Amino acid sequence: MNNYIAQLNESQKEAVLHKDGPMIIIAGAGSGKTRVLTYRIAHLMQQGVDSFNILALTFTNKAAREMKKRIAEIVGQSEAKNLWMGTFHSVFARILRSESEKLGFPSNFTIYDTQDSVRLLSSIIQEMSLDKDKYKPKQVLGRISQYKNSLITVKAYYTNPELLEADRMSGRPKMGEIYKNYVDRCFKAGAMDFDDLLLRTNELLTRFPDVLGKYQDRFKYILVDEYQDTNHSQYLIVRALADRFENICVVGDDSQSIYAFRGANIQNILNFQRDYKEVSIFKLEQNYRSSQTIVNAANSVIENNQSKLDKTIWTQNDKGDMIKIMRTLSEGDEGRFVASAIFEDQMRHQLSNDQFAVLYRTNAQSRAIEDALRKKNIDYKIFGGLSFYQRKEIKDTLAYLRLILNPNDEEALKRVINYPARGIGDTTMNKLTVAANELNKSIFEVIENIDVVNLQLNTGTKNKLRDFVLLIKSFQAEAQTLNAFEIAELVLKKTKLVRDIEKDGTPEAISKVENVQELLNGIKDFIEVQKEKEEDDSLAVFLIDVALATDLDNDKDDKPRVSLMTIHLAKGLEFPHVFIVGMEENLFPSAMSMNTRSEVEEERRLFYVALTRAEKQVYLSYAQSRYRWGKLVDCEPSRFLEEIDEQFVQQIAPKQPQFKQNSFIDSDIFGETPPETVRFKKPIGVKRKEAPKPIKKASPVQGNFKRMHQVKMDIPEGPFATKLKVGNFVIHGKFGKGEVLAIEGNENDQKAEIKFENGEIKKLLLQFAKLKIVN
Ligand SMILES: Nc1ncnc2c1ncn2[C@@H]1O[C@H](COP(=O)(O)OP(=O)(O)OP(=O)(O)O)[C@@H](O)[C@H]1O
Ligand SMILES: [Mg+2]
Repeated sequence: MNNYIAQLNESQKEAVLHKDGPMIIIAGAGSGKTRVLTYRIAHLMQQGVDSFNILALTFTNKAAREMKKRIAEIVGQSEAKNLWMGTFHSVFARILRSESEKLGFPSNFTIYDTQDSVRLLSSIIQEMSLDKDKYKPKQVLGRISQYKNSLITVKAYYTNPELLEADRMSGRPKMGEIYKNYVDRCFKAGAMDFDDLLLRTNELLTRFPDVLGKYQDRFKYILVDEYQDTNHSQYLIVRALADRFENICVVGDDSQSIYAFRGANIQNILNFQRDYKEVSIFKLEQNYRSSQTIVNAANSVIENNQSKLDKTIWTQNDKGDMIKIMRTLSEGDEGRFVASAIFEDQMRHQLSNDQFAVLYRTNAQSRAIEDALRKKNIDYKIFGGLSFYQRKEIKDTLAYLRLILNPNDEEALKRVINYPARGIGDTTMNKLTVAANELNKSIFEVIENIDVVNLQLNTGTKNKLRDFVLLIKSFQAEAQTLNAFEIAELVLKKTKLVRDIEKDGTPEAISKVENVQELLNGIKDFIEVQKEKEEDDSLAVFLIDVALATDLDNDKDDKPRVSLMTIHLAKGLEFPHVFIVGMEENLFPSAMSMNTRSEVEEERRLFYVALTRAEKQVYLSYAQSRYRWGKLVDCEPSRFLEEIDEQFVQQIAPKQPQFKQNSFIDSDIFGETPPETVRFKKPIGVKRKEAPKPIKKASPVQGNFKRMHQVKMDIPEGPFATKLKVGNFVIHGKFGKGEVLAIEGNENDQKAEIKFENGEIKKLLLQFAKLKIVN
């Protein structure tokens, strides 16, 4: 044990030592919120609280692991063992595993990841013969996710005229039916999607008071990190669980709330003081992470937000280097700039790759950065791409494992019933799906009864189906005695899956086989770790972990690498040197989020998060032109660049003023002393409208629904007007709101056929129509 209290300042100490009762710590970035939470847990344990009675909810699995490690260092490994720590999803997935039968789900329920959900929705939309352009599976899933996170069940949906109207207006009158089918199909398949993990937990705690009582008793102390990004569903779970003892400690920063688009509700912070009578409020103001320059620059940016709580951060750290702003010609140049700057910094200061992070607004931006880093042989790791577990060969293998535990898992079955090929084609699958829907059985159950269900299949097909069921059943029998690793090995051998991959003979095939091998290693690792921790090492637990794993969790590789990720993913993390790329209007702030003040404020908070990840140095870059939507567009520097107080920034320029595209000279990006120290200037002649205030204040619960069909006025013209697509909703000055049914003609005489709210259909010449897109 070490003297951890000595590692805290006075305000932090107060929060850590505070007695029982509800408490909230609201503080700016890098002020030690996460440290306080961690030490508070250690302290509680030292005061005799049983680790079994503590629940800590973090934003990532990785954060939970790090916290647990730190606590173990203070109180000892065996003491820390029983702590419940993890993300909302992982903690409640585990609870549901022991309670799901009460809700009619098998205990080995499957967790559908986004890919599974999208596939299921695709088939439902197809079975309902709906237009896939109107009902885009991903968008439909997003909408369902919003319902679920606001606790709107299918029944509640149908009794909510506002929602019905909103979906009707947005041209998706069948949303309710899709939602119902989706929920039914998941239920029949014994599957929960990500949002169900929260929704069903809420259901469990509401419908079964004894279960609620059990967990209320168990979790005498509840602590939540990044509270500003909890959604309504999460909020209710925490509230219910904390209701008995009210020993709830939440930490957050309203200035870092960046998930409103996914239903997070900044109100939860404000409500906290309303929900609990005697709340102790703590503020931390000293930042330990960043240089003075970075802290002050971040403060100057967030100043521009109207809606924020009153708090500041300051630091005793060194003044540090100025924030450097770099203008580049194109995204290619931007990539080269980043790679060269990293290279130079490394040469000058002997820094390793892992001291650097490149942050961007959208995943697509990584490509140019990756290309440039590869050219310079700088190792990097990209977070947020296709995670290991989402690769096809891995998903195929996992699908077999999922079926062993839960043969009703429809998505897993569809994935592998004919892979490797066994002659079970689409026609057969369609017949099976229809029969399953009619009989209200799973596809697997239909196949099990293939002799009694009259499906008009020939004997050959029936035999193939029977063989498949037998194969899965034989695995199930073996699973009684084999562990997760052995069963996975057996599956690979019997299904000849690896052989099927190898058949291809390409280099990709080799890497796919390696991936499958890596999966086996992963399972082996998992078993060992669980054994060591004396925790459940069953296949079921492995599959829960896998379903909820993100590639942020997967940092086994010990080679130091530059981290590449979106700003959203970087929340809570820190790096000595941070590049924030793509500082351009319509990219950051995003074109999708510039229509209301609250949207721009969320983008600004995102920028605040980005800046405050850095310890020593921030580089900001923007390109003068960039390929977007397949077209080269001129870019305007981001408004956020101007918002940084000028005393903290320095524009750096390439040494060769006239360098051409693709002729970038690596070692000469900027000299020892930057060529000039100038205030970033907005290009002359560019005018920008400040986003107006939202028209209507959204209610906390249904904020997002309102937002979806809320009229957004004053959208700047430009890429919007030319990007008009069929299915878009638009506002016309005279005719009001309408939906684009068709677009014809090109360039100057392009016309759109629009159906307006009053039922009239009009054909308008786009050049003059002054339409504003609203979705
Ligand atoms: N009293 C302290 N003395 C020294 N270092 C500290 C102290 N408090 C926090 N730190 C360090 O400062 C950094 C930021 O702390 P931490 O991550 O806990 O802040 P945070 O408020 O959670 O930040 P964020 O808002 O980004 O989540 C960490 O490296 C942490 O170890
Ligand atoms: Mg933190």
